[in-house]
Amino acid sequence: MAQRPLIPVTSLVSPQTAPRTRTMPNVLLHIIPFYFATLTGIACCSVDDGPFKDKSDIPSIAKYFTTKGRYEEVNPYLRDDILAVNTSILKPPSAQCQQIHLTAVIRHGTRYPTTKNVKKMKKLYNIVVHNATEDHSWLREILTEWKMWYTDDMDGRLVQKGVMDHKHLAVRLSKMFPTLISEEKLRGGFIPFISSSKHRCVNSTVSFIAGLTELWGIKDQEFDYAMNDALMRFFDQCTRFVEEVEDNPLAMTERDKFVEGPEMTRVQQKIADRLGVPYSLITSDMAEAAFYLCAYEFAIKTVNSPWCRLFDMSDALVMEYANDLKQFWKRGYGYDINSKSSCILFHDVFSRLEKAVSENKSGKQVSETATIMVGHAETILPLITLLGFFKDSEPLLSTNFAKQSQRSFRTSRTLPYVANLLLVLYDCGGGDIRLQPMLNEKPILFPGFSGQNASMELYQDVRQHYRDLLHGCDFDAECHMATHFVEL
Ligand SMILES: O=P(O)(O)O[C@H]1[C@H](OP(=O)(O)O)[C@@H](OP(=O)(O)O)[C@H](O)[C@@H](O)[C@H]1OP(=O)(O)O
Repeated sequence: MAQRPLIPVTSLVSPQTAPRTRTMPNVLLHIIPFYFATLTGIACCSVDDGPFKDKSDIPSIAKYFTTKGRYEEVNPYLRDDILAVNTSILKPPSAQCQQIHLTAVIRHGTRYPTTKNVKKMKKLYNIVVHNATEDHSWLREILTEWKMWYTDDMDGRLVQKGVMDHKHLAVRLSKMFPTLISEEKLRGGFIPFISSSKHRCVNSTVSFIAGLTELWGIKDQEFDYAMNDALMRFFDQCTRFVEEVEDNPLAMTERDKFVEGPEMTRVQQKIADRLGVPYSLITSDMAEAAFYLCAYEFAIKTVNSPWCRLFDMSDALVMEYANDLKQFWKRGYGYDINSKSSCILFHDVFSRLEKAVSENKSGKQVSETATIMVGHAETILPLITLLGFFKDSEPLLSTNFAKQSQRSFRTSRTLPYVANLLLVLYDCGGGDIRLQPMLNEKPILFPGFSGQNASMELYQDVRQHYRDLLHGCDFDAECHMATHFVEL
């Protein structure tokens, strides 16, 4: 593997010029957004990682931001110490157990809104500026102090907070798994990095690597990563998913019906009342735009912006459910093809586990001690769905919002920025190999397992549990159109 020059993290890669394989980027093109914003005093990219002065800094609705949420809201202890690690949560059955390999599938870090949402946010801002009649301090702040700073070309790019998200995760994982993620293993090429080709994922991968090189002061060696969309953007290449879900307007019927339903209409009316504008101006899209303005201002700039005052807790629960309906029907249990499209990643992950187990068994050095794979929410959610995690007895429908308040399928808790699924292998001696699943640095139970083994199951039992997928789940067969005629 060719060694590459150390990449300064702030020099992020643009989508257009992202080379297939890594060469020194034309930094200027991409650091401008960072520094321009800072120079003009809009601290868009400089994040205050420090502990919050007090709770009012955190929007009371921050824990309902779904896939637009901060990682720290899922792990609140990180608000006070962003590098905190609690190794005691790992309970291998005996002290003999040695970590031998981990595969990590990680979502990119905090990002700007996509162009689609910037347009909606701008439309809402214009509606408020030209129509609001109510007199509240927070509304005066929007009308007199707050400026629309989001631009169309932000296009979901990684922001500085996203760079820090991955740098910090890299350091925490090296503390949690010191024999798997170490300077010696990194320098020795035992830690491969794989990324989706999307700019926010490439830059997250670069940031993760930098988190390690800066931790160990490595200045004399460069580290490579591979871009692999077949693995990290399988959803683009699964024809059946694209035709039956992605490009099929009927596929999101439950979400579309919910955002036209009574719960959302009530939220829209409450927002219109708070602004003092006609109900007709606040559509469900404008309600979503307001919610996203609150979420992005908090995720990117760590501020509790006046836009958050447009929602109370009950409103936020409705907004959360609307996005969870999208995630459920587009990437989760809604349609079988959503999860079956991740078969290629499932097999890749289990083949890496199997390779490590057989190398370890034959006394050979495990060639990949840690495999770091960086993708999207739509990379991780289909995979954890295929594995059967967070499956409720009832599907998420436009008509059962009230019954879904205790659902486990809740992306605010499972899929924030830098969300990560880890599969960690342990050798406990005498051929006793264990597999520990972790989500967002917390051990979870494999579905269907009781946890009597303190959640660290026997590797062979896990393979037995997924035997149908391991012997089936053929990406080409699942994604090929001709063989499937499904009534939607
Ligand atoms: O609502 P937006 O445009 O932000 O949706 C994005 C996806 O963001 P998410 O729904 O996950 O919050 C984005 O996924 P990400 O993990 O990369 O952030 C996805 O790549 C992008 O195409 C948009 O998804 P959509 O399904 O096309 O709306």
